[in-house]
Amino acid sequence: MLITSVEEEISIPFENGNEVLKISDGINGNLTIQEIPIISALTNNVVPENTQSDLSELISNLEEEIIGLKSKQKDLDEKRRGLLNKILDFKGSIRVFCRIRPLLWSNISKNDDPVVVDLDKVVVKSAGSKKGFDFDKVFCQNSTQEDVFVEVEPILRSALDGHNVCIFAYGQTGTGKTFTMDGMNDQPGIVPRALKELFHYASLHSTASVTFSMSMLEVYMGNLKDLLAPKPTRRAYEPVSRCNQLNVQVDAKGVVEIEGLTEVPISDFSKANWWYTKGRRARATSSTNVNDVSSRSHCLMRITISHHGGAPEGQARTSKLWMVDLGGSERLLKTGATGLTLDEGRAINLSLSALGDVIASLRRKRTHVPYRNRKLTQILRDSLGNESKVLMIVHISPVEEDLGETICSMSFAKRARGIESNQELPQEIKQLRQKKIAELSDEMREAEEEYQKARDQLQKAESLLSEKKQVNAVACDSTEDEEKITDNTKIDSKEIVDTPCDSEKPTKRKSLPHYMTPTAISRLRHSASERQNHYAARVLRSGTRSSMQLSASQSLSFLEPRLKAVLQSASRHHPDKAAKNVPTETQNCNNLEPKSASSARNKPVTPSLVNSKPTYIRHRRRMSNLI
Ligand SMILES: Nc1ncnc2c1ncn2[C@@H]1O[C@H](COP(=O)(O)OP(=O)(O)OP(=O)(O)O)[C@@H](O)[C@H]1O
Repeated sequence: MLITSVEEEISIPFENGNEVLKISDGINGNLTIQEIPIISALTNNVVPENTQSDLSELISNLEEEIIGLKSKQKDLDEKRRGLLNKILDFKGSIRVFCRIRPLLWSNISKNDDPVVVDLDKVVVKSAGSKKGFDFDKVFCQNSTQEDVFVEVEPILRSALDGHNVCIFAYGQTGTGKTFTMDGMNDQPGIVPRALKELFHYASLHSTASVTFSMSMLEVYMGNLKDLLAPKPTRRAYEPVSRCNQLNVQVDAKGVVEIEGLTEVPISDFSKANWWYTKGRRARATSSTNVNDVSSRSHCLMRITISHHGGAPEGQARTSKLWMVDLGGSERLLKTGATGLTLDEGRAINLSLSALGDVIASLRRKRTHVPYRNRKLTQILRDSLGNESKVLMIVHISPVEEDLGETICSMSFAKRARGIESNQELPQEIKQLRQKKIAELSDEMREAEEEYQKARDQLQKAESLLSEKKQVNAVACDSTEDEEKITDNTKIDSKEIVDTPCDSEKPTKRKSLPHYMTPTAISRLRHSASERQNHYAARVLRSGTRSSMQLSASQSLSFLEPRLKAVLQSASRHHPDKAAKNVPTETQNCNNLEPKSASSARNKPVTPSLVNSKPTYIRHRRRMSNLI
């Protein structure tokens, strides 16, 4: 072993003379990550007991911190839910919005004045008179899909919080119901945005695991069609069946189930979007097969949200989110249709009227709610009353020639809101309510921000914990290995000293010539390299650079005293050489007198044992002794 300077550098020549490890003293802190695995191979077979106990303490502290953060997250989430619920209660669990479609190129030349927006009021001018309709929110012609979604978002959260939710698009044909719900590729509507948001939101709020499944159906002339069902195999002579056998069932708890309806699990947004596109196509296909009926059917999409956390084992709490593109409401009035078209129009109007009756009854808190009147209201029964939230977006056209239908839609909205225009709340109460809502919204935002902070802290603590656990596991393995190696080393060094020189006990070595048997240092190197590989594999498995850095810093933290001690030990055994920095005289082991193992250990080490074999053993033993 060549010691140039205690403070500078140590060179450890290996058996083949090629692998010379230069370790800077560590005082200057100039060890690099690349050096660490080698250093670890030399040094990490023992972690100081105090370091290990520190590590264990740190791990238990982190575990405690994680428990605390999780419970903080839970509390904050509950607080946020409570606040959201209060806000929605203030706003009303049944809300009615109005969206005015912009003028289309086909009616650009027409008069666009009959509909005027005044805050949350739509004023309709007809035959020289004005009539105002109040809404919870009005979206004017230049409102974007984003503007609409911002107002829809809280109700989605409510669905994630466990409430049943219904979002309806209502209005005359061509007023933009499908545009609002589906949108276009560059202007996605509520459904694709909601799907994205659900997955995003569920990923952020990981306190309870949430899974989603999707169903889509169409209500046509009072019959149901499963839009996600596999294509039926049909013989050529069989007529195309528009509707499947779906039965609406209500259990004792009032939960509605549609027997036979396809329900697909959706694990991410792309899968959800795939099924959604498939459902829409099925609807579109049926419209071409059966003579353009899409606008005269109701298209319903149901997302079932299952909350697995918190509930007793095996019982997931479920909530339903319905997004409904209702059939156009004008055909009967406008076209004076006959035959099938008349029947379709009648069916739509009847079910829309039934929906209006149900919503109005709920709004007025009537004891009897007429759910059973139509298939549409039967299906939505458990998602319209009690703790459910309802959002109706009424679509109107800005064109004068559609004024008749516009007034019809407004009347429907007014009925759904359950408040007569002249009985609207006084302005002061409205303002007070707005103020309260704003306060609650601020409080909710704060709770949400705190939740996000706690979530970030939790993520950091969890990743740190996993790193520390890995380091601890490696350290524990290494300590066990070191114990084994220390035992082996004792035997090996005894063999090195005794075996070749002990002419009375050569029996075990007889089968192989001496130069073919593994030397102690090669065995040690093999074992060290195995540990190094094992360690490297662990680090790689952990997949984090920081864990490597952590190991590095750990190695560094106890490397310096070790090396110093080794050097001190070496200078104790080689006082002359250490002082003069002169290599010892080369001696051949065979030339040595047979010695006992203990005397061999005490003897000054010479480079004759392939320059450093005993030194290496001694070096390692000294380091472990130090620790
Ligand atoms: N807010 C809007 N901005 C831009 N274009 C719109 C908007 N609303 C509707 N449109 C356009 O108006 C046309 C009719 O809209 P849409 O098909 O959504 O109406 P609809 O009420 O769903 O009709 P139907 O009842 O027949 O299904 C479409 O070309 C659509 O792109």
